[in-house]
Amino acid sequence: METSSAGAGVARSIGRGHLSHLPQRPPVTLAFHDLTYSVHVGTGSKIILRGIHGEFRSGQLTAILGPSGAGKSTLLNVLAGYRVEGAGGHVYTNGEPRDLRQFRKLSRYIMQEDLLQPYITVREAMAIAADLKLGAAITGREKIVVVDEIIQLLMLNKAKDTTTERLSGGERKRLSIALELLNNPPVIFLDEPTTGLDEVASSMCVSLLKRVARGGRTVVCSVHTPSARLFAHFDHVYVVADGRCAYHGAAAGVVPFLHCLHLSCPTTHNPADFIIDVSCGEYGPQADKMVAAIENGRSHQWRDYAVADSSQELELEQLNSSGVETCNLKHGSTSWRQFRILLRRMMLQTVRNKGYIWLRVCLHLCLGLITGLLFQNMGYDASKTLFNFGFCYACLIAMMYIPMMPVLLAFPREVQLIKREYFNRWYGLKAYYAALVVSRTPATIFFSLIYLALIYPITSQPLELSRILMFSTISITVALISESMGTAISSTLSIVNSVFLGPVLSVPLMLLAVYGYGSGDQPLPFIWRIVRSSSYLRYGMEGLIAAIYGERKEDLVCPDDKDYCKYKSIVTFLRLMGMSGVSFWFDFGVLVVILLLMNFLGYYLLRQRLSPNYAYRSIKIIGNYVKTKMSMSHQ
Ligand SMILES: Nc1ncnc2c1ncn2[C@@H]1O[C@H](COP(=O)(O)OP(=O)(O)OP(=O)(O)O)[C@@H](O)[C@H]1O
Repeated sequence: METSSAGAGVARSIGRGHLSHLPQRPPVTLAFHDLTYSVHVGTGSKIILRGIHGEFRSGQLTAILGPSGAGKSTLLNVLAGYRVEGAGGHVYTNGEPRDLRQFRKLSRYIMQEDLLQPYITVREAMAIAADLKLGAAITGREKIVVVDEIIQLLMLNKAKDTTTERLSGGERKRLSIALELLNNPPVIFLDEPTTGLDEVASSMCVSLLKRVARGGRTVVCSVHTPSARLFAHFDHVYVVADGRCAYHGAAAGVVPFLHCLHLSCPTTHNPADFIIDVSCGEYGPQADKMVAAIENGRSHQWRDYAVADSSQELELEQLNSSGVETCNLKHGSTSWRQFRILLRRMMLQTVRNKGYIWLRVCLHLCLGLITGLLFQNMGYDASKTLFNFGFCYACLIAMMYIPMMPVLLAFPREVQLIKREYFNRWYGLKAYYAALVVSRTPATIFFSLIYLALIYPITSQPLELSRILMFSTISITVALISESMGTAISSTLSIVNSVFLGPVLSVPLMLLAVYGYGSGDQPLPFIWRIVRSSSYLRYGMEGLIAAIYGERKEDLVCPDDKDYCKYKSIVTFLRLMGMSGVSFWFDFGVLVVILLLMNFLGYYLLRQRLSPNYAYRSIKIIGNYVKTKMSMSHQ
């Protein structure tokens, strides 16, 4: 009872917020006819949505209800344009056939997982989103007002200086909504916005959504078993049962609708629970009757069953005035501006993640010391020339694994985050990717230098500035390529698969890097030379050898206790290894080209992950088919 009144209080206070500076948007009513959705399962297909009809109006808060697995999220995904492959039927916006590209610019989809950028505060997250979404359309001062108003409206005032990872579940949800409200989208989809929230927080969330809808927006959310009080908040309820529409109309119409079908909802029962129980067969096979009575969503009989009371109507706030211009719904800011804002956000996140910075510093120091001590003073020792060759190889392996592994672990999660922001049109992918590459390069260079600063002098490599620079340049370029390779791998795969594939792919690269050395002047067969040249570590290896031995005429020092040092002459050593012709500039040039190609590959794969083209989709379908075949043959 107490909870209930607290919730009501919260709900009332939400209605007082005021939004004055949001850009004007046209109201959009969304209708769908004969909507179907099916997926390929094994050799057949599974139908999830079965020719349903419906209409979601502007100014109304719609709840999609139904038993688990009925198809609520699928309906939301198809309507939002998040799932396109396998969907059929007709969708209309304001009575016109929907142009999906245009619609995506008008709508926002708030997914169930509240994925938020870490290490920034609520206010910073809002300010960055405002910069990205509102661009130069309004002044900085107006942006501050917009941000403050939305923070106020969503009751995030107390948490505005809290970093996102410290927010409570309800605050995270409200921040997710706030971020998407910034450019006043006419259509908002939310997948289970109340899941994980208690009664008060759920009430606050739904009241807020109602307020948002009252501003002239079309707000559609899927909800899991709402309480009776929460249920009453919805203007429109759409019940899905086994991919069909079992009811659509006013929340107040649910009980009379069921009564017409001779199903009486007990007075103590929550109508939402009751209709879900009925539609999932708890009261016998009633779902077919419900679908027939509502004509699979075609009937609008219960739509205006109870007129909203006048006090609520007074709350209507015409944020979306009629006669709004056909607004330019491209990205809010230019690509250059997006790049700058994203770069600032990424840099801020990098420097705030202090624990991770210290961990990387310590890791590089430890590994640098270990490698240095293992190969101590071997740089000039003629009896250890081969070991020094091994030192270069060890250095390359460190430069490959250390930058790649963190990316394999962290980037798949980042992709989930980008998915939400990219789908909701915060920025373009080119700006994002460029900012990503630019933001992490200084850190990679810094950490690599820590490692190199230890190993180079401890192993007594030639202390000539040009050689130090060459050695560092090659090592850092290899580190940057490895990082980009990690990004390319993890942009399409899950964490588990990325962490598996990254090291597995590295093994042939490592083997090819040294394959054929020691064969003297005898050239390898052509095919092997081609295969060998596919490993960027090969060029790294040659580059490092060129840095420390290239154009060095003097001999190495044979220790007094040794009678004979086979590899005393550097020229002879290089000839025996088959590396007489190595050129630093050639290897460096090839590494730079590989770095650029690897970044293009990463960008391309990420783009395909976020908006796959036809070829990529076909590959995926074939892959899934092969996977299903393989799992069937194992059974
Ligand atoms: N890609 C897919 N492959 C196979 N089956 C799928 C796929 N996507 C959805 N389904 C199935 O479609 C049905 C509807 O899924 P959906 O996620 O829309 O249900 P829901 O009503 O949102 O359920 P819940 O309330 O439990 O989240 C489920 O049975 C689900 O297993």
